[in-house]
Amino acid sequence: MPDTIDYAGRPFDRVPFESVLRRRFFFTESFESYRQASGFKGDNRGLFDYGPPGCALQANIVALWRQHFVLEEEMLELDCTALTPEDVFKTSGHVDKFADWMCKDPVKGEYLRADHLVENVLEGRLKGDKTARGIAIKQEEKSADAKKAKTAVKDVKAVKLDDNTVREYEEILAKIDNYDGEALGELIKRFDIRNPDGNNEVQPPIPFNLMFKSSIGPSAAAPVYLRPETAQGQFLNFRRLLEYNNNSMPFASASIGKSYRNEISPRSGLLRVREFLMAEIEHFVDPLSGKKHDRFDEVKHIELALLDRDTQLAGQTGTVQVPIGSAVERKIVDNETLGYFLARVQLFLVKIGIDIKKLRFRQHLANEMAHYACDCWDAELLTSYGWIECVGCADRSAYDLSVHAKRTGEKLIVQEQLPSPLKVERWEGTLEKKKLGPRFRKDAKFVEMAVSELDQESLEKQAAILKQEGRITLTSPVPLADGSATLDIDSDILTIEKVTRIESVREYVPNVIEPSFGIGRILYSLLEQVYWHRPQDSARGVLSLPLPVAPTKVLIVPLSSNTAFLPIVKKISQRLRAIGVSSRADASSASIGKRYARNDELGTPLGITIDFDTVKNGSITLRERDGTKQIRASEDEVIDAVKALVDGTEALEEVFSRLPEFTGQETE
Ligand SMILES: Nc1ncnc2c1ncn2[C@@H]1O[C@H](COP(=O)(O)OP(=O)(O)OP(=O)(O)O)[C@@H](O)[C@H]1O
Repeated sequence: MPDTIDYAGRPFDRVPFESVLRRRFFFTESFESYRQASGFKGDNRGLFDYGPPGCALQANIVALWRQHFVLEEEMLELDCTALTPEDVFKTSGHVDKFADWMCKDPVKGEYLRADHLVENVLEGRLKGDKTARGIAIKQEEKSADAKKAKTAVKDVKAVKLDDNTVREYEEILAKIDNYDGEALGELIKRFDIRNPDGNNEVQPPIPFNLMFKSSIGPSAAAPVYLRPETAQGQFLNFRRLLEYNNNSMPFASASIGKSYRNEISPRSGLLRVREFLMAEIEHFVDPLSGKKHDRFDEVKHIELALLDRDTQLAGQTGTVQVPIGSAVERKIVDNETLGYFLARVQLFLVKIGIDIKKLRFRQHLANEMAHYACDCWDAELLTSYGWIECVGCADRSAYDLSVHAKRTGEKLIVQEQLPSPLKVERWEGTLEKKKLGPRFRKDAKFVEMAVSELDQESLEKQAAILKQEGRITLTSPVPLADGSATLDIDSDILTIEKVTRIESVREYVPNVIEPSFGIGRILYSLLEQVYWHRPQDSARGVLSLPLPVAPTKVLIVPLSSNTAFLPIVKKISQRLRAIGVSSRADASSASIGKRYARNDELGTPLGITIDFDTVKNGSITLRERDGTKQIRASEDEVIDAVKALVDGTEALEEVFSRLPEFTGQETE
């Protein structure tokens, strides 16, 4: 795991950072009091409530996301339900395949995610090796948590490994996401990996489906799942979206909403939770267009730090800095549309305050990819927990639209007018409707569906069987009333022939490129990356959140509780409200220094002070959070400057060099 440094370039310390987040109520564990109450049998791990600054920060990130993607790219926004019938997720493959591998510790009854278990134990052994070789343990391991840090260091047995083992462990860790259950089981056996908590042997990995199951209605007969991603609602509305877009391609839909995953062992605070906010884009594109993007030229010069598949398979983790144009040209990134979104994701993350040096794009290994994806790159952010996937950019090909169309019979396709008519030869199956109904009754519609699902290759094959045997057997798309799944169809009902048609319309299933953002992971990683403390006092934390995302933009501080200041505080708040700038007045009895320190921890970028000179001549001071520099000017000038800063029309340095610096004391 790489060392992390804070915003000021010093080693990052998670203890005071977490204490700031708790103290200032950015977020807290849900149902905490119940967890501590005697007799509570629930499990509240991986569930979090956001407090006022956390909510405001999240709302600002989401607002910028909508502006950067939905508005800038004219995406079609949707808000679909989280409750989803089981049938939808059976079709999409989630019921069978949306699973992680887990191992049970039979002695403690504890369940562990198999890849995380292997990762933790091997990383622990490498740390032990470093200790034995006298190499300093990294800062984040020393300071993870006051109590845990001691155990962590104590638990690391100073055992020297031979050089080959070190190399082997490092290679396994570089491609840990590529192992399936069987391979993880072999690693666990081969390296005698046990539950670090109690040192018990664990059982072989088994798959665990991550979806929460429930049922709709009092009869409980209709099973549903809470969605683990917002994507399916977007696919199922494709036909309406295309119509809304005047049948014009390509286009993208977008959705912001909660998703739910029953993580095996939630950990690392907001980074792995069971309920989280997602923002997802589904960009629909013609597969024959080479997945070109007409705005690719605007981004092709942007350099990204890329860690490709081959590098990881070679056991390495170093990135290369490549302009996205050249990465697509060299086929490191498969196509322009995927490349376009990687660059736009980087621009967004930097806009909200992510340090570009702590951002990389990592390509998925073959086994790591979700069942629906054919290529995938993750935007990963460096935190004290290591590199964390915050945005997944997957090429889902035509998978989802095809499977839903097959299951429902709804045509999830694009019809494109051809410039001139084309003569095409095609196999076609025709059913004798008059005989179909009486013979198949309720199952007739399944016969129609089964025949319509046959592609050209299957039609040709079935035509030969029909000719030879006078009957074909197809599998019904859904189980039949008698529990069977086979449909015997005779040649008096079905004919399959090769026909020649003149076509003036081309039909195709679009491919989908999907950037998928976990807002909570981005929010947490951002907070870590902008945290630092004043050099003179490690207890005085600062969150250097950029103005556009800061929960509150301006702090208004009257020098004391003198009633002369009250109307001025009211007037300034009103003026800021009128220009759409969020502010908070702090008229508490704490010293000015304390009140500023409190707001540094909340990430408030600007502070206005009102003192007796304000009463006399109407001047006020404006303080900037990071450098604590102050200027003094008239109320109008300061309000105008705040507006320019919030609108982004003037930079901080410009404002603070243009207006007179204030180095004195506020007048009491
Ligand atoms: N349990 C979770 N808690 C918080 N955010 C999550 C969680 N699972 C996924 N996300 C977010 O949703 C985004 C898209 O989900 P995706 O399915 O690509 O994640 P994933 O590959 O399953 O993540 P991981 O491998 O870390 O479990 C991720 O990039 C991440 O930001």
